[in-house]
Amino acid sequence: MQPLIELHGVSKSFGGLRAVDGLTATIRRGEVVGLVGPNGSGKTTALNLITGNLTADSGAIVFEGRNIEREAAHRITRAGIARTFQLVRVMPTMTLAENVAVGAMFGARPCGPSEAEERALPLLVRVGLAPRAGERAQSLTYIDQKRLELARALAAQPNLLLLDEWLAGLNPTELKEGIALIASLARDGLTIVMVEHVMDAIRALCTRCIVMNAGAKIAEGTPAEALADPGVVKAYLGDDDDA
Ligand SMILES: Nc1ncnc2c1ncn2[C@@H]1O[C@H](COP(=O)(O)OP(=O)(O)OP(=O)(O)O)[C@@H](O)[C@H]1O
Repeated sequence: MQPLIELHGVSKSFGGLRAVDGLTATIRRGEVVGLVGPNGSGKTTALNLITGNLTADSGAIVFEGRNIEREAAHRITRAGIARTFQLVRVMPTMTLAENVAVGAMFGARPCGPSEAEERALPLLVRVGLAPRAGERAQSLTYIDQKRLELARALAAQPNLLLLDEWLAGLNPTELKEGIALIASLARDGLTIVMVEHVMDAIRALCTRCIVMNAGAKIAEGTPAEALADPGVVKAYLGDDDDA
């Protein structure tokens, strides 16, 4: 499989804190990769560097053969990378259909508002929100706002979808539905990187897993391999000497 995106020695500091520390990783087309690690290990910062929400201090990010580490976020979206946020960011006073249409208007195949709303409807069906297409986003529960955000990301017609704890906070039934939805996107051939603490979801969905700790990659492999790595177990649990 060809690389879709490559990170080469990417670093980002906040004051004295090295949030991402020389991260090197390759994501190939069609993979579903889990980006995992303890709280504060740099996962969201890594996503923010890929999407241009933050700019790396050093290192290179190559998407479909093109360097994007200095590109503005809107250009990266247009290049084919879409995301959801850990803390959802829907437009509360706009309808669900309008929220999703915005994704289509500013995505990889931009279009006008009426075509964008047409493109929005099948995506609302896909995430189970079609009956509420005309309601304002502010009327949704938090979980449904997450679904809406996913539909908006898909409306951008990305080649790479980044999910930041999209499954967090779901009840067992919702989790099952959420996993099935991500699996169906993967079956369609979408390349997905998911930051996730729900390890059952990582095991169910991911072909590969990258584990971060203190800003650096500490393990990589199938979920079974990576999560059993002694360094990973230690990063999550601490070792006896820390007690
Ligand atoms: N804008 C910022 N300004 C200052 N420090 C930040 C900023 N964003 C993140 N950090 C710090 O960088 C480190 C990495 O944060 P990040 O959110 O990337 O971790 P994470 O692995 O996604 O954590 P979690 O699993 O809890 O979401 C943390 O110590 C965090 O406090």
